[in-house]
Order: sequence, then structure tokens, then C-alpha cells
Amino acid sequence: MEDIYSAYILSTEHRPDFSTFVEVDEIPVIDLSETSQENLILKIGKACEKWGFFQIINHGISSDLILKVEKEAKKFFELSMEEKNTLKRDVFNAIGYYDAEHTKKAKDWKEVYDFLAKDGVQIPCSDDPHDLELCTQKNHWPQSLPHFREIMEEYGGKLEKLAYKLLELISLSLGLSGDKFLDCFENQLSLTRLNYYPPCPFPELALGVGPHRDPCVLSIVVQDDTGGLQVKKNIIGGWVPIKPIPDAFVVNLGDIFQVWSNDKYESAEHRVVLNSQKERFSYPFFLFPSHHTILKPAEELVSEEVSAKYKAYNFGKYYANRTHADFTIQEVEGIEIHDFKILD
Ligand SMILES: O=C(O)CCC(=O)C(=O)O
Ligand SMILES: [Fe+2]
Repeated sequence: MEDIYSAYILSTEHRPDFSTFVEVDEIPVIDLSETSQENLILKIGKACEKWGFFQIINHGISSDLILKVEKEAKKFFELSMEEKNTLKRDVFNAIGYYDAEHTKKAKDWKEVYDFLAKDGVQIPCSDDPHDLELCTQKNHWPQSLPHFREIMEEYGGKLEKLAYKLLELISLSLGLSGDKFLDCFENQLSLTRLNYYPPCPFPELALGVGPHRDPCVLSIVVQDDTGGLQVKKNIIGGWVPIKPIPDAFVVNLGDIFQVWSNDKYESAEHRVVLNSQKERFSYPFFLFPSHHTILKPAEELVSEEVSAKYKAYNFGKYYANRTHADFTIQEVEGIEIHDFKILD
């Protein structure tokens, strides 16, 4: 194996086993244009409880806009390394181009480009609770692509609105009011990401993204027709592929909904496997609250019979820890929500 590849090689237990795929058709596909709101909420609730994943159709975002995003994303990743490196994110401004994310101590086989829904938002500079310094997060736009910014801002804005609609429906499915969590998003850290996974000569040894749970409220993933996203379901024996469906978007719950729902819903573990022949693109939107948000289970879901399963925690400090973990291969894993778990 050539040296430049060695950083991508996963330890044996994390390598994808292509012989044990579970072919099921069960990831629910939900039609957002369903006229009965009651039925819609019921279907979403069931999908969140069983999978933490579902796909949506008739979401109101045109395939024409997706095509434009796809074209611009391809042009972006074809830019010279020199130009992409001028847009590179760093430990203080974790927004922009990046080609060295790590999961499970191996490098992910991908390049990414992120932009914020709210340019100029602030996050704590460190996870030290006594350090009050804030770092401003800025978008970096490529100068040589004249339509890129306009198309991406339109796309990000539409996905943000769709995320609020899903937030409302998922809140209702928990028996909470539709606007229960809306206050958390005024200075939100939400971002849109472009993911590029080149063909990989050794797909059995590396991953596009290693096994992880999203740290956000929810993610909306628009993927091309290559396939590769998989969700872990232990009860049916392993990794389940999320099949690309034309014009459908994938929705998955993040850690914050798991905490808000007091473990009624799961932030499911997922990963992206690679293809030796075909490249893959995906364009997720991650809904994040503002940094000063205190996260804890919704009080309506806590009672004498059902105790709170998480201690309250500050989102910004948690986010700072996660962001810093992206820049180093750490011996100690970064903070995860189970670190806030109240043990029985
Ligand atoms: O590329 C995808 O389909 C999903 C990537 C992902 O899970 C992530 O960026 O968190
Ligand atoms: Fe993810």
C-alpha cells in the first residue's frame, strides 16, 4: 500500500464487510404533501422511533435547483488544490473547504465544503467552561465560480425552511407544540455541506465517512444515484443501505433530538461506503441551534414515572469540543451525548 493511502486505512473492526449487507426496503418513504396532517405526523413518529431515518418526497424543492447545485458542486471540487486551499477551514473558523476529516482514527475518503446559514455567527473558541472568548465563523466563497454563491445561498435557504417544517412535524409527533424549540435558532449554527467522495481503489479498507451520529438537531441529505449511505440496525443484523430514490431526500435525527425526546427517538449511527468505479456527491443541511442553547430533555416528556435521561448541557461548549476533534486524531474520543447521560 502506498504511503499516501495509509491514513485512510481503517482498523479491522471498522472496515466495511461487503458480504453481509442487509437488503431491506424498510426505511420509510414519507410523502410531505399528504393531506391529513394527523397521518403525516403518525408516520413521521413511527419512522423516528424505529429508524431515526426516513426519506421524504414532495418536499417542495425543485429538481431543477438540485441540478444546478450538482453542477456547481462538481465545478467546485474540480478547482485546483491551490484555489481550494485558499478556502480551507481551520481550528478557529471551521467553515469552508476541508479534505482531512477523521472518523474512528482514520481519514475519511472525501472532500467537503461547508457554508453557514447565518454568516458571521459566533461559537465558543474552546470547550473550557471558564473561557468566554467567542470565535466568529465566516463563509468563504470561491471567486472563480460566478454563480456558485447565489445558487448555494438559494439552496441553503430552501433547505433551512424545510428543516423548520420537519422540526415542527417531529415536535408534534412527540406530543409537543410545533414551535416548542423554535427559540433556539435565532443565531443558529446550521450549515450546508457539499460532500465529494472520489472513486476509491480499496473500498473494503476505507470509508467515505466512518460510523458516526450527527451532533445536530436533524440532517436533510440530498444524495446522487451512486448510493453508499448506510444506517446501522443491530436488530436486523447490521448495516442497511439507504437506497437513492430520484427526487427524494433523506432525513435523519441528530443527537439533539435524541436528548430532547428523552431517548424516545434515536440519533442513528450511519456511515458512507465507497465505490471503486463511481464518484459520489451529497449535499446535506445540518440544523444546529445557537451556541448558548442549553440542551436537555423536554420537560413535557419527563414525569415521576419517566425520569430525565440527560443532564442539561451547553451546546456551544459541546460543539467546540466536536469541532476541535475534527482537526486531530485523538487518543481520547471527543465528547458524545452519552457523556451527559444520567445513569439509573
Ligand atoms: O454523504 C452522505 O450521504 C451523508 C454524510 C454524513 O453522514 C455526514 O456528513 O454527516
Ligand atoms: Fe452524518
